[in-house]
Amino acid sequence: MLLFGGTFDPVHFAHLNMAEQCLEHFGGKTLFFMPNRVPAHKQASGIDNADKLAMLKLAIAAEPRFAIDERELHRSGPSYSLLSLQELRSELNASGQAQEPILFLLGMDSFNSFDSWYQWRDILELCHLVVYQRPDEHLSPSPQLQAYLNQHQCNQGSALESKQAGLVYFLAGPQRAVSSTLVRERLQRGELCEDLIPAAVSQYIRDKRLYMAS
Ligand SMILES: Nc1ncnc2c1ncn2[C@@H]1O[C@H](COP(=O)(O)OP(=O)(O)OP(=O)(O)O)[C@@H](O)[C@H]1O
Ligand SMILES: O=C(O)c1ccc[n+]([C@@H]2O[C@H](COP(=O)([O-])O)[C@@H](O)[C@H]2O)c1
Repeated sequence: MLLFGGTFDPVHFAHLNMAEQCLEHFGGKTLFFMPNRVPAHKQASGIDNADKLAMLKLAIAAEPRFAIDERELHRSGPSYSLLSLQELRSELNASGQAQEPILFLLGMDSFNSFDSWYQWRDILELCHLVVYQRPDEHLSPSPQLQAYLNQHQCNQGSALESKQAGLVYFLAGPQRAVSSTLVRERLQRGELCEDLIPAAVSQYIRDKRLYMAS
């Protein structure tokens, strides 16, 4: 299964682009966006999670292969990926899909700090990582993450199908210089963001007056 965890505050074109590239590359049936409720490593902007979810739904509406996994929105406490992956793995086991690999999509900046995630080594017992390039972000792992990479990086996407978890694959594709921070900053200045986010999301933000200076 293809899983894309994020804060999505708000979702933007770079998220949609990397999700699309991941689906195309791995020929998956469905890619699940998994929005977090309490980001483990960054300050939340204060947006209501119901709005975050509504924007995500609007952004993916046109792509039937995109879906949303809402589990982190229903859990209190920090949205540790480990907890979600443990649940997903149990669900796959219970439905007779014990051998199914989980591919967790993340950007290069997230990967560079991956060894600061809660029990990161345990995460890699549960899923593979698919790392997407991000403009101006180069691979810069700590020595311990580099050591993991030396053992577990794979250069063939097809290898990820041969085991359930534990490999790291760098997925190349078109990059987009967009961040949620940039979107929020521009909205605060009262600027339009239709080059950065889908029109329906932009309309929702306008209607609900989100991210605007008070
Ligand atoms: N432009 C991008 N290129 C590649 N990966 C990206 C890009 N934007 C976000 N990602 C990745 O998508 C995942 C979810 O990102 P997130 O929702 O935090 O968006 P963000 O734009 O990084 O947000 P913020 O600016 O608020 O930090 C992360 O793994 C992040 O690395
Ligand atoms: O589990 C952790 O400790 C952890 C630390 C940092 C990030 N994550 C997850 O990584 C994904 C991308 O994070 P972010 O902050 O870039 O949106 C998202 O699903 C986060 O919940 C998870």
